[in-house]
Amino acid sequence: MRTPIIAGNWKMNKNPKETQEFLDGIKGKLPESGVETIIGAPAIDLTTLVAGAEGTPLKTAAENSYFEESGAFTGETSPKALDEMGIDYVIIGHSERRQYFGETDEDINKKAHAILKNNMLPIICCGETLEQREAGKAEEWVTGQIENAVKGISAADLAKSVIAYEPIWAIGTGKTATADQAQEMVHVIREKIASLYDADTADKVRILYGGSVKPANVKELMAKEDIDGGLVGGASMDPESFIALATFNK
Ligand SMILES: O=C(CO)COP(=O)(O)O
Repeated sequence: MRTPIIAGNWKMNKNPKETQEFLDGIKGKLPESGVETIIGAPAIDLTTLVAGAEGTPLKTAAENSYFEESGAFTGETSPKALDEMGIDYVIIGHSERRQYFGETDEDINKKAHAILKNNMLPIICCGETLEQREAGKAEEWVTGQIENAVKGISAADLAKSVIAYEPIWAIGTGKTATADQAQEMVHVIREKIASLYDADTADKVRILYGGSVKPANVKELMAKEDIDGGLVGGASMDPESFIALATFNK
């Protein structure tokens, strides 16, 4: 049984004070079991986030980390330091990082290894553009991204990791992939994992859908067999909305 995940990705939004306000707003309202809740926040908010999540069911995620643990890499964030401060997950390969910061499949693979080595779990993002989808190339593209991202990762590590399918055309556009479209690609990703690893690993890895997930559509998406949760941008920033997402099964 795969435990569902509702993960927020705040992107470059909220400062430490606003992070604390959010934490105050969700206090005591997240499910204790049955659904895993995660907030991914900007690096500058992580100290506040970790302190507020302590003793609650909320898990924490960084939105990026470098693949080296220390050294002359001005402006980067060390995965070792993230682990030491108590971070649980790191989002990697988000389409915004690929598009605006030139993150390559090779970087993402190196980051995945560094994150696992430092006792955290990667949330590996993948997704196609509208152009690729319309050209019938979406599956080939997305499975290629996944194959590159997981190179050299053991089955045991991958089984604990998280994959997020986020079609670029559905991010922040209000245009959700239909639940059927999302299920179809998430299923293709699971089959790819089965072919790269084995059926057991494919059965264990949790695969999320992201792209305009909100309280109004979360139930329908979560009802799909292969979809294990949501990676949520806009609708994760308001406490009420995040609680509504986290309690989709109530
Ligand atoms: O990019 C996303 C999450 O990582 C999705 O963002 P929205 O939920 O705002 O569409």
